[in-house]
Amino acid sequence: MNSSAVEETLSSNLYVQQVKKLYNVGKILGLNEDVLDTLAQPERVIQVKIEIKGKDGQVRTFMGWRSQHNSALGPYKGGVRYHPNVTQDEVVALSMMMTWKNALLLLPYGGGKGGIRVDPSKLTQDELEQLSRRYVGALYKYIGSDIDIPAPDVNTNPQTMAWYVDEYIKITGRADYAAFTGKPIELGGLPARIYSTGLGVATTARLAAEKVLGGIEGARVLIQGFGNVGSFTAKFLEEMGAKIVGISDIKGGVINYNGIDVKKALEVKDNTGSVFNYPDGKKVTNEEFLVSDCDILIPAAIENVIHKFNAPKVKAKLIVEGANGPLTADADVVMKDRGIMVVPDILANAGGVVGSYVEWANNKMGEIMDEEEARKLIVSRMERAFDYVYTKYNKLGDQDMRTAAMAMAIERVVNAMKVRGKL
Ligand SMILES: NC(=O)C1=CN([C@@H]2O[C@H](COP(=O)(O)OP(=O)(O)OC[C@H]3O[C@@H](n4cnc5c(N)ncnc54)[C@H](OP(=O)(O)O)[C@@H]3O)[C@@H](O)[C@H]2O)C=CC1
Ligand SMILES: O=C(O)CCC(=O)C(=O)O
Repeated sequence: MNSSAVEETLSSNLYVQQVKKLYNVGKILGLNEDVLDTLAQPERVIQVKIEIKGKDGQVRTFMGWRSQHNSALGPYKGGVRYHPNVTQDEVVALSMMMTWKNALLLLPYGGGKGGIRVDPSKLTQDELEQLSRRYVGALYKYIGSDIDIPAPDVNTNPQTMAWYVDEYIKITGRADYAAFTGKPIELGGLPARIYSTGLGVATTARLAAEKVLGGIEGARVLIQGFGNVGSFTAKFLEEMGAKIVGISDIKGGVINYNGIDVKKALEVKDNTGSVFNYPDGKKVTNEEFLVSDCDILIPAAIENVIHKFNAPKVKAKLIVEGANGPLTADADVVMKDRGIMVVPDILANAGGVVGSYVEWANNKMGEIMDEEEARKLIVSRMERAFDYVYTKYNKLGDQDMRTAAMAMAIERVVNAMKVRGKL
């Protein structure tokens, strides 16, 4: 491999990116290298082989992982993704980000994340069910409401959680519904969980817009990704008075400066499979989309989409990370130099795990909170976290919002490790 190929591989590795961010913040906090070295490693990674019988009778084999990064503050907590590019490194990086996110939001959790390397669009519903049940079959000893609590992420949803919980109860004989969150309402799911990540992204976008744009009203917003996070973020921002001027999914994007009608976009997505078929607007590739004119850019699809090559061309005045890890460490430096505020993932998209926390706590008590009350609680937790991070950002002086958020989170984890005698 030549040096630019090595650089390319490293810059597309989410784990490398997250470790860089950890060491940057660790230095500012004055943490010793040995402490950073231990924080960079997960406590445990379980790799599983999952075999299912395809509809043609053939055995199909998939690899899956669950990474349990840190449990200083409580049981591991984080989603499970199904994606053809999932790797162990990616899952470990995402579990580390969950450690920071949960600590930042003052939730009683450590960080975990899971994934299966699979293209779910190539499986039948029956094959997906087998895959999900076998994943739990392989991992059940490491899961539980006081051990590790999975939830939905990319390409997983309440139905996936229903298969998980059913299989878990069948195997263990324990009716531990709180072992999974993001479940269907019939199984103790919180009605607000389905939209809680998007609600949180929209809430932090509103608060950041008040600081840097003079308000959210009329702000022109581009949202990359129109799945769970992107679509609900669009809906809530439209309700807040922002103007959604562009949306995209894997096929590409559509931009219309007169405004995209979110309800119509949802219908187009449902009926045709892609927002690229939205009839009114200019069609663009995802690369063009990210550098198109707007006030707020919300990458809400996958990681590493804004890197050192396109970061200088981004026209947004504010970036809100709906996805986990959409900006590389190099892109952070570019945005800081250009004075563009980035609301970091561990803050911006934490509404999801706050919703999960309410569901978990309710399940433990055998009750479920009224939807409106849960919604208010999620918004108020997000507002409080944003205020804390913004205050720390001002206090730190010449640093960005990610550094402020990570510094607060890492300090909490380190302090918990110290009093537990681990450091
Ligand atoms: N779900 C949750 O509660 C939380 C999710 N997140 C993070 O948010 C991000 C999105 O997750 P979620 O919405 O749940 O996932 P979904 O699977 O529901 O949606 C993902 C969206 O991203 C699009 N997409 C995938 N690949 C690309 C690409 N290469 N370019 C452009 N768009 C692409 C998909 O397109 P298509 O529709 O065509 O497939 C889809 O619209 C992830 O980073 C996830 O980790 C963070 C916190 C909580
Ligand atoms: O709801 C959860 O437990 C975690 C959601 C998640 O995976 C994330 O915040 O990235």
